[in-house]
Amino acid sequence: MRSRDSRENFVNTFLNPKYVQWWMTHDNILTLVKTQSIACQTPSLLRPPSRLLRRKVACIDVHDRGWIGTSFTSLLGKRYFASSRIVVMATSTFLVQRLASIPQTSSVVDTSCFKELLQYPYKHSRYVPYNHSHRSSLVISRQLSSVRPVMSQVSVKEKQATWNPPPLENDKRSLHFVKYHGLGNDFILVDNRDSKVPKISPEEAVELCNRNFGVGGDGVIFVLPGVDGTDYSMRIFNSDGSEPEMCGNGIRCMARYIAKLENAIESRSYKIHTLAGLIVPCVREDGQVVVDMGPPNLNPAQIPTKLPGNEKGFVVRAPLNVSGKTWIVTCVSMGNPHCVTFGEQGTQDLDLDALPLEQVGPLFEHHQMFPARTNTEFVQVLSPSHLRMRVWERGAGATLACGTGACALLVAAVLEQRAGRKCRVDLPGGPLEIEWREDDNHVYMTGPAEAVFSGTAFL
Ligand SMILES: N[C@@H](CCC[C@H](N)C(=O)O)C(=O)O
Repeated sequence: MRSRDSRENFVNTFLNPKYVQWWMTHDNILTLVKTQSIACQTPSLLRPPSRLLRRKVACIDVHDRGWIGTSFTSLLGKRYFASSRIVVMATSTFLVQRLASIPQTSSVVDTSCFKELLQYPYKHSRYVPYNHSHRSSLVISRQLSSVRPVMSQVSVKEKQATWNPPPLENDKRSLHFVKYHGLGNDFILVDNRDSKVPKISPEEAVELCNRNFGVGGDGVIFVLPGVDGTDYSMRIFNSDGSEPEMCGNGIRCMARYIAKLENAIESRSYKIHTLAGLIVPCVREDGQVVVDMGPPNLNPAQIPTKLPGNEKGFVVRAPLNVSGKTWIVTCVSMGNPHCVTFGEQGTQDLDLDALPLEQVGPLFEHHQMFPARTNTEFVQVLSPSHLRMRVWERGAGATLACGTGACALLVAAVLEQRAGRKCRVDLPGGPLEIEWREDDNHVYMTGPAEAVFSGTAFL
C-alpha cells in the first residue's frame, strides 16, 4: 500500500500492514518495521517488491521481543535477499548479541540510544487494531517521519559500528564468523564486505586462532569489497598475526563462503583481488573448487631469497646449509614464498614420516637466505604423477595442508625433472590435483573446502 505521506524521506509503505511494513527512507535503507506483536511466521508476507531488492535492508524490532531472531532468520534465508546487505537495528543489548549470530547479518547497530524515538511506532502499534485501517497506517507513517533525523544518524552509526562495534555487557566486542577448512588447513572466515579494512586487528586474529583460548585456526580470512573490477578482495592474517600475500586453501574456502553468501546455486567463478594479484577460483556443482593460481614467479629477488640463481636466473637444486646439514632446495613464489626440498645432499628419497618437522621447519622459516621468511615443503616422489608432502608454514607452523605449497612443489618437481606437469599431491589432510599448464604458464589447483560451524566470538 502506498503512503499518502509525500515527504521525500519515506517513499513507500506497502505490504500486509497488519503485521509489517516496508519503508524506503531517503538514505536508501529499506526498513522492515513490525507493527504488531503477533509473530508473523510466513516469509512470503514479508517479501518486499522486487524493485526494492538488492538494497540494504534494515529491520527494527519495535516490540523488542526477539521476533527477528525467529521469523526474520528464516526470511533472511530466502533467495530474494541473496545480495542484500542486512543491517539489523536492535533496541536491546540482548538482541544485538542474538542477531550478530545470524549469518546474513552484516552489521548490527545497537539503537538502544534511540529507544525513546522508537517508542513512537512502538506506542502506536500497541493500539493498532488487528485489521487496522489505512488511516492508522498513515498515523504510523507520520510517527515514523518524526524519526527521520534518527534514521539518517543510523547510517552514520552503522559506519561507526564497522570500526567500533557495539559493546556487549562485559565490555567485549562480538564478531560473527564461519569456520571453514580445506583439507584440514582451517580458517576463520569474516564477512567484511561492508568495509575495505579488516574488522579485527592482527593481534585479535592471534587470539582467535588460539586453539585453547580462541576459536582455533591456521588463519583469519576477510572477504572484502573488490577493487579494479574484481568481485571481491581477500586478506588473510596467519595465526601469528603476520599477513601473507596469498593462501591457496584459504581462497577455496573463501570461494565457497562467497557462494553461500550470494546463495549461488550453479557453478560460479569469482575474480578475487589478493596481495599476490588476481586469483580466480571456480566453485563447481560438486563442491570442489578449481583455482587459477596464476603463473609461478621464479625470480630470486621477488620470491624473495638471497640464494643465487642458476644460468636461467632460477634457484633450482641449490644447496642450503641448515644447521650444518646441506639440503637441496628449489625456490618458487606463488605470490607467497616457498622453499621446496626433496631431501639432503647425497641422499635418495626423503623419509617424510621420520622427518622432525617441528625442529627443522623453523630453521628454514627463519633462515637468513629468506628475508621475508618462507614456507617449506618437504617432498617425497611416489611416481611422476604422484607426490607426497609435509609442510612447515610461515606464520602458522605445521599445518595439514598448504595449497600454494602444493602448487610450488609441483613447479619445483617439474623444474627438477622429477614429475610431469599434472600430479596428485598428497598432504597430511588429503589430496589436491595440481596442474602447471604449458600453454598459459598458470598453475591450477583443484580441491575441497568445507564449512564446519559458525559462531560469534567475543573479542
Ligand atoms: N596455507 C596457505 C598458505 C597461508 C599463508 C602462508 N602461511 C604464508 O605465510 O605464506 C595455503 O593453503 O596456501
